[in-house]
Amino acid sequence: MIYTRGSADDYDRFAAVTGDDGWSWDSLQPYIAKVNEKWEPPADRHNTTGQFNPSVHSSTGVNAVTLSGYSLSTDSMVFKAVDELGGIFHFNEDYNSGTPLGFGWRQSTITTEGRRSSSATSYLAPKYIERKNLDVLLNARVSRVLPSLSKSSSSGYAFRTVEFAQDLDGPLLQVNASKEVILSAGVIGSPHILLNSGIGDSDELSEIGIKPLVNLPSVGKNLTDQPSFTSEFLVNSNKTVDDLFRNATLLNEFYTEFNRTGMGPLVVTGGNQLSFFRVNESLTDMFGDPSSGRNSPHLEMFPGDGFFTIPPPTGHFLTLGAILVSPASRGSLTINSTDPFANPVINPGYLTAPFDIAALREVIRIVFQYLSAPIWDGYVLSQFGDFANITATSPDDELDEYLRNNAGSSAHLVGTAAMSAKDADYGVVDPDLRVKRVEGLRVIDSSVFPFVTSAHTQAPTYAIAERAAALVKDAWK
Ligand SMILES: Cc1cc2nc3c(=O)[nH]c(=O)nc-3n(C[C@H](O)[C@H](O)[C@H](O)COP(=O)(O)OP(=O)(O)OC[C@H]3O[C@@H](n4cnc5c(N)ncnc54)[C@H](O)[C@@H]3O)c2cc1C
Repeated sequence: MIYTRGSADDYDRFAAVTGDDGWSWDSLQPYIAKVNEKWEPPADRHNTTGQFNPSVHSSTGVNAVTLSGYSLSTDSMVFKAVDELGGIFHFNEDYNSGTPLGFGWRQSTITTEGRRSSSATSYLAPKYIERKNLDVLLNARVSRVLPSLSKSSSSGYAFRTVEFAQDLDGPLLQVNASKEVILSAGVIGSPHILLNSGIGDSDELSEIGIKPLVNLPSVGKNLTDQPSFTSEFLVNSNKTVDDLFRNATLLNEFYTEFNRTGMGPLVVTGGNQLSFFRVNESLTDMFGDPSSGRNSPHLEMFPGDGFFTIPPPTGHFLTLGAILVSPASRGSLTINSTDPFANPVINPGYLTAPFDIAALREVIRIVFQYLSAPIWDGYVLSQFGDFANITATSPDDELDEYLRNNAGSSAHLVGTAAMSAKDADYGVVDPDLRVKRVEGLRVIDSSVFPFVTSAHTQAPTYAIAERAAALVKDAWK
């Protein structure tokens, strides 16, 4: 539910690599805000003046976005530390304004009623799902798109037939599109379907016994995720959210309150702030800069008022989570079976580029720097778990071992059917998100990002999808 758009540079880089200015930050504004976003008051209706910039938000879209609707015990300390430290720690009124660096109040896809707003509740809300021209097949699983001959595509194929099964043991069925097929099966599903269909690296497909129809070696490549880890600290307080997850009676009370009023601690996502940083320039000088520009972060740090996952039986915690939002490493998605329903092989490629481990070492040092603010004296008691033996001056090999053992996915994967310029000899879709070299087939989901945005990926996915919807309408008007 965390709602972050990324930086203006991120979208300007999309425009630069595709040669289509329509993907730039300025051009995407109507889709980022007006069409997608429905800004709502937070569940507790607190005064939000100074906690966001209303001029970069919209109340006319479909997806509810709001600030935290429940105060956490650490809220004032989080910003007091920022004031005390200065430098890279500075307040940012709205990290969704295109310049995310600094500390800001967290925005989330949550309604005033404290309920989650997702594509299931927004784009598939009753008023849309009841449209006469929309049929939704529940639990259907697509195996392939099937070819027909085409005189106008360079591969000689169009793909306007979708093959699917209602359940994995059921018969394969087909449905034909009169105009075009749009794959929106996500960063894993869309390239998987393309590869099953013979669209991918021809040599790799031949090797596993799939007849290659369209040689597009970039399918499944460029998989990008943002590695992350959390550090937990024991604190001198009993006001954190930890007891919620160990005391069933307390949880039931809050759950009853939530159901009755839409308020209470269950309307927040565990922390009320986010912060974004760039690495020291010595790192970008040494390894190159994987970020999209000087106003774009490499690193995110998110405070949480309690243990990040289910807490240990005793103790109260402060969590500082960290994400490498502009990684240099790339992974891949491949297949090793002719069975379209066999699982694909996902190699996330975490920490394979030297920049990434160096940048995560730096965020550990930022964590210690942040906790050196006087406000944390007497509140933060000690480090916890695997992080207990780490210090700000730990040698690189100790930090690396900690990171390699503890970093994991942010679930912000993108890039496996990346867009590129019309004439580029790499990439999977053109700037209109049409699959290259074929007719009748588009991909519209997070797999088309050429780079990961320096952000959590739902808001960028919505923005891309909204512009893509306009492109489709335009093509068939
Ligand atoms: C646990 C988790 C937490 C996250 N939290 C956040 C967050 O707080 N903030 C944020 O910004 N982002 C978050 N994300 C990331 C965000 O959810 C994704 O970036 C976003 O959903 C991508 O949208 P998409 O349309 O590309 O793919 P998806 O949302 O994955 O949609 C793809 C759909 O296609 C379906 N599908 C796949 N294959 C097939 C097939 N063969 N046949 C039929 N259907 C198929 C899938 O079931 C799925 O419904 C989170 C992700 C996860 C997993």
